[in-house]
Amino acid sequence: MEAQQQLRWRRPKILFLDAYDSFSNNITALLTTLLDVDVFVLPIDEVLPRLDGDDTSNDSEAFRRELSHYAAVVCGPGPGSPGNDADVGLMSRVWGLADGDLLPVLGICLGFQSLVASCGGQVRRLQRGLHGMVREIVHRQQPWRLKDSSEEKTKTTQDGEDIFCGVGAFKATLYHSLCGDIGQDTVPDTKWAEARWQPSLACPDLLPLAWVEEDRGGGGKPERILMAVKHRTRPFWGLQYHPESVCTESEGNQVILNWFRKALQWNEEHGRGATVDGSVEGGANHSARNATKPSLLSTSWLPPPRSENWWESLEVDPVLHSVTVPLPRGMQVPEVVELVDPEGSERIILDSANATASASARPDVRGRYSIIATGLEEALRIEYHTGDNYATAKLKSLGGLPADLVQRVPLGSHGSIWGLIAVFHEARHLEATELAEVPFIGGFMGYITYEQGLSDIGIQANPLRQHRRPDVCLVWVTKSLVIDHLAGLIHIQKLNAHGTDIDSWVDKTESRLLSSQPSQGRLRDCILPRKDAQQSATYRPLKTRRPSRSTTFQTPMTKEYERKVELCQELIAAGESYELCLTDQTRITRPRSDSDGERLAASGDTGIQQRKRRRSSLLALPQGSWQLFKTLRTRQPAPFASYIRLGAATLVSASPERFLQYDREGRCSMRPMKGTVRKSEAAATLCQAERILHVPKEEAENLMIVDLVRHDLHSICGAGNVSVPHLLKVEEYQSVFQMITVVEGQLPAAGKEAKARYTGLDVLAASLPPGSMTGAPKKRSCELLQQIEQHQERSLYSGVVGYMCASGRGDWSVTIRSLFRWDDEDHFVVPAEGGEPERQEVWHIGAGGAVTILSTPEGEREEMFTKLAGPLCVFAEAG
Ligand SMILES: C=C(O[C@@H]1C=C(C(=O)O)C=C[C@H]1O)C(=O)O
Ligand SMILES: NC(=O)CC[C@H](N)C(=O)O
Repeated sequence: MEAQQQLRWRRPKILFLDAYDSFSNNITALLTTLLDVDVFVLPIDEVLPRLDGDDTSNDSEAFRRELSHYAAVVCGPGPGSPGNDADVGLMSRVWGLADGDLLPVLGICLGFQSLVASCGGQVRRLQRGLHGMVREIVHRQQPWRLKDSSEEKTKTTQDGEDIFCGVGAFKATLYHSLCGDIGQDTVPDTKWAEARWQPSLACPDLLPLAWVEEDRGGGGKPERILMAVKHRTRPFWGLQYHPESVCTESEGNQVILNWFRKALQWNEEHGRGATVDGSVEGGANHSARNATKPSLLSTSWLPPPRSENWWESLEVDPVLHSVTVPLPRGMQVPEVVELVDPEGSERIILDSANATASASARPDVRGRYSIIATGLEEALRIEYHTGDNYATAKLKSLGGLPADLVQRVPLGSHGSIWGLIAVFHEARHLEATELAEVPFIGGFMGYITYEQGLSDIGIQANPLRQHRRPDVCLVWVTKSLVIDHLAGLIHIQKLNAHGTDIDSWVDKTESRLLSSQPSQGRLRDCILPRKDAQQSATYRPLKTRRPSRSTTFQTPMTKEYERKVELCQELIAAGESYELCLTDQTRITRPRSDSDGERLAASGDTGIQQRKRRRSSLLALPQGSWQLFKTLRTRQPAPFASYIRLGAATLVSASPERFLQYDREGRCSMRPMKGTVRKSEAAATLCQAERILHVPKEEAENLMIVDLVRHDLHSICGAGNVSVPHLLKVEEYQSVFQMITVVEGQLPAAGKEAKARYTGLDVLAASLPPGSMTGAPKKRSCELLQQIEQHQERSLYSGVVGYMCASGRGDWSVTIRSLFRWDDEDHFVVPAEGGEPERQEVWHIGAGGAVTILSTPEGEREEMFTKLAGPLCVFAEAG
C-alpha cells in the first residue's frame, strides 16, 4: 500500500496554463496518456492566494510557489495575441522567471507566440489565417527519415534537431492567424536552406526547429511560417502547430515524448528532482484544478426533505407499467398523437420524421424511434431562468387542489441548475434492463436555450433582458409512447410513483390505438419485428395557400449580413477566433393561432363546451402550431424533428443534427455538423456533394468543431476515453447535404462512491452551447457573436431539445431549421382599414453558418437563406 502510494506520488505533475481555448482538454489528455503524468490546469487569469500571515508574499511569489510543485509547464493555445496582456495572463510571467525559479516549459500556439514575443520576436498576422489546415511540418530530421534507412537515422542526430530528434515526416493541424516573426523574410532565398536553422539577429536566443512553407499561389514566394523553437539557454520550447488535433499524425507524438524527456533531464541536472517527484500530495497545496470536472452528483446534495417541499418526494422510486402494441399500418406520428391525446394543450413530440417518409433519406441518417409525451398538464416541471439563484418546481392544479403548486428551489447546495437536476433525476432512477431496446421509459424531456449555454461557459445574459421566460424547462414525463418505426411497434408506458395504484391511462391508450386497427391485439410479451415495417415514401403534396393577409415577414438584410460576415473575418484575421458561427433571425407576425390552451385554462367550461368553442374559433384562426409542425415534417423530414408546446413556449423543429446521445453504460456520442450544400443540379447526388464538401474550406470548418467537441467530451470523460469513429462524412437530407463527424466518449467507471458517479447530464452541462453553433474557441467566439448579432437573443434556436430517461439514457438535438414563439410576445395590431384590433403572434426562425477565413460574404449569405427557406416556406403552405 505504502509502496503504491509512493509510486503515485512519484508520478510527475504538469501544470497547464489555460487561455480559455476550446482545445485545452485535448492537450491535457494527450499529455496524460502519452507521458504518464498528472496534469493540473490553471486559468491564465487565476488570482493565486497569498500565504496566510506572510507579509512578504505577493502575487509573483504565490505563482513561484505554485510552479514549484510541477515537473514542467505547458502554456496553451487561445484566442487573441501575446500583445494583449489579458490574452496571455500568467504565461508572460513564466518567460520572465528568475534563474532560481526556472522550470521546463512548452508553449503551444498562443503559448509559442508568447515565447517568441518574450524573446524579442514580432507576433504579426499571417498573409491569411490557417485554421483547421493540415500541413507537413518541415524539420531537420526529415530529409534523413525520408530515405527510410534506420542505419542512417541513428547516424544523423544533430544538435539542431533537439525535440525533433528521431521524428519522421508528419502532418499537423494549424489553428492560427498570427505568427512568430524572427526576421525570416529578410533572409535571401539563396541562404534560406541553411539560415532557417540558425538563430536570427532579431531573436538570438531562439533556435528555429521547424517550419511550414505555405504556397500562397499567384506565383509569389511561399510564406515562411515558424513552427517550432527552442530557447538557447533556458528550458523553453514552443510549437506553433497543434499536437493534440485529431488530424495531427501520431508521428508527432514523438516530439512531445522528446520534450518531456528533455524536461526531466533538465530538472535532474538542476536539482529539481526532489520537489517534482511528488513530495507534495496531488491537489492539496495546488491552486490548479484537475483536468476533468468533478461529477454533478459529487458536488450537489439535497438538504433533508422538509414537509413543505412537496416536490422532493414526488415520483421517487418509480415503477414502470408498459404495454406494447403494433403501430397501426401507415399511421404517422401526428396521427398517433391525435388519437391518443386529442385534448392535450401541452405536448412534446421527438419525431424521427424521416424514419419512413422519404425514400431519398439514407438509412444512416434515419431515426428509428419517435417519442410522444402526454399528460403534461399534470406533470411536474422544473424551470430555470438563467442567472437566478433559484429554480422553480411547478405542478398544475389537479385532483381538486385549489391552485397550482409553485415552489422556489434555492440552488445554493446544488451549485447550479445542473446539480439540482442531477440529484432530482438520481432519486427517480429506474434500471429497467428488461426494456433495453426502448430508448425512453419516462423521465425528463424539454428544452434548454442558447443563453443558458452561454451562462454555463461564464457569459452572462444581457442585463437588459426584459422577460422571465425559462431557459431550462424540463418536465418529468410519466406517460409516454415510444414508436419503434423499424419494428412497427408502439410502447405505451407509465411511470407510477412508488406505492400508488396503477392507473387506467395505459389501458385507455392501448384501446384507442387498437380500435384504430381492430384486427391487431396487444403484443406485450411477444415483440416481433414486422417485416413490412418500413413504409415506402408517403410524401403528399400539400395545397399551397397564400399566407394570411396580415402575416408579415422580416428577413435578415442581405447587405448587412454580408457586412457581418466580413466583420467576423476581420476578427478571425486578428487572431480573436478561428471560426465564428454567425446567425440571424427572421421574424414573422400573424394572427394568433394557438389560443386553445389559454382559453381552456381560463374558462370554467365543461370538456364538451370547450371542444365546441375551440372548433368554432379555430375556423377563424390561421393554422395553429400543430399544423405548422405537420407541414414542416412532411416538407423537411428530419431525424430530430420535434414539436414542443410547453408553458409559454412553442417550438416546431426539423433539426437534422444530433447534439449528444448517451446510453446506460455511459457511452456518449456527439455528431457535430459543419459543411452544408444545397441540393441543385450540380449537387444532386451524394457523390457530387462529396466532391463539393471534401475541400479544404469545408473540411477545416468541420475539423475545428470536431476538436472542440473532443475538448468538451474530454472535460468529463477524461484522457484516453474520447475517439472519433467517423470523420468528415457526407450525409443526405431532404434539401441539403451535410458533412458530419461522430465523436464518442466513455464516462469514467463509477468509483466506490455512487455519489461521485458521472452521468450523461455531466456531459450535457459541460458541452452547452453546442459547439457547432458557436465556433471556436467557444467562449471568445460567443462573446464576439453577441456583439456582432447586436445582443439579439438566440433563445430556443441554437439551444437543445431532448430527453433524459429515468433509466439513464439521453438524446439531445441542436435546435436549428426550426421556428419558435413565446406567448408573451403576442401583441395587438389595429388593421389599417380600421376595425377590431387583431391579436398577433410572433414567430422566430434563426439561421446562419460557420464563417471562416476562407468564407465569402455572398456564400455565407446564400447558405443562411438556404437554411431559412425550409422552415419559412411552412407559413406559406400552412396559411
Ligand atoms: C447555423 C445553422 O446550422 C449549423 C451550421 C452548419 C454549417 O455551418 O454548415 C451546419 C449545421 C449546423 O450546425 C443553422 O441551421 O441555422
Ligand atoms: N490556436 C492559437 O493559440 C491561436 C493563437 C492566436 N490567437 C492566433 O490566432 O494566431
